[in-house]
Amino acid sequence: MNDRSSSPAAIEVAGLSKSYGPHRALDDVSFSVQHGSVTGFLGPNGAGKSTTLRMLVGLTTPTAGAARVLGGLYGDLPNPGRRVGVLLDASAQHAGRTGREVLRLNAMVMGLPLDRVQEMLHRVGLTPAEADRRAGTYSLGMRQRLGIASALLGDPEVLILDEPANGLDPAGIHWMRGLLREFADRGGAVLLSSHLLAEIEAVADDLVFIGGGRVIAAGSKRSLLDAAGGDLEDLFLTLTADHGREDVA
Ligand SMILES: Nc1ncnc2c1ncn2[C@@H]1O[C@H](COP(=O)(O)OP(=O)(O)OP(=O)(O)O)[C@@H](O)[C@H]1O
Repeated sequence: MNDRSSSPAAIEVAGLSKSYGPHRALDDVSFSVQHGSVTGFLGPNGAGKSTTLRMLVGLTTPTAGAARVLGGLYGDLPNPGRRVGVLLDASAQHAGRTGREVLRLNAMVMGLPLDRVQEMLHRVGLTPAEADRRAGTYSLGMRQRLGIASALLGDPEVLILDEPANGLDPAGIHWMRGLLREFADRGGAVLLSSHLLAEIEAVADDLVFIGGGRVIAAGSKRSLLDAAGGDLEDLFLTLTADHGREDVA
């Protein structure tokens, strides 16, 4: 296991708040993600996970606080894709381009050799025939695989992933678990939002729970689970009982 306590955090979220008119979507959220670890980011629908991740990559402006990656703002990184791999919305790829074209364009923007594209297609399990189909015809799982290929393309040190396993088949989920574990074991930092508790339990080192826009628990998975009798679903339901959506019984 890496010594994760002595080095500066890969991701530092400090006092992050966001208001949409009178609605406070995030309220003073702080947590960090260390190199060499996978942090599971958990919370009910509308808790503020995607808003936090979007702020980390400069797509949403905080009302207060800061979200830093590798010591600074994502937007200030000279070639961000070479440092930070991002998958926020697998359906955001240009629907009219083939998967291969999407990756080739990204590789050109990042100044990467084009043979990296084939390497990534192979890594995420998109066949040559699939790679030459338009992304608009992809299944959700194929779009996620393309998004993961895109995130990994620049050989980054940090991965920020919003629901990456959504739509993957069981073999795909198993594959992604191995990929994330290997990435972290090589020193990378992963911030992973997911509703798939079994997946988070299998792969995460640390957990951050968010509810109603606030951090309601954070720490090592082991310590949080030990304190809660060992069951992540019980822990999730207990922690978020007061933070569910009002229209859900
Ligand atoms: N552009 C926006 N304008 C107004 N409200 C917004 C906007 N974006 C997000 N919100 C609100 O902020 C809150 C947090 O939303 P967010 O998408 O971050 O939740 P989430 O935890 O990612 O939820 P889910 O698990 O459903 O994906 C919600 O109440 C949402 O309606």
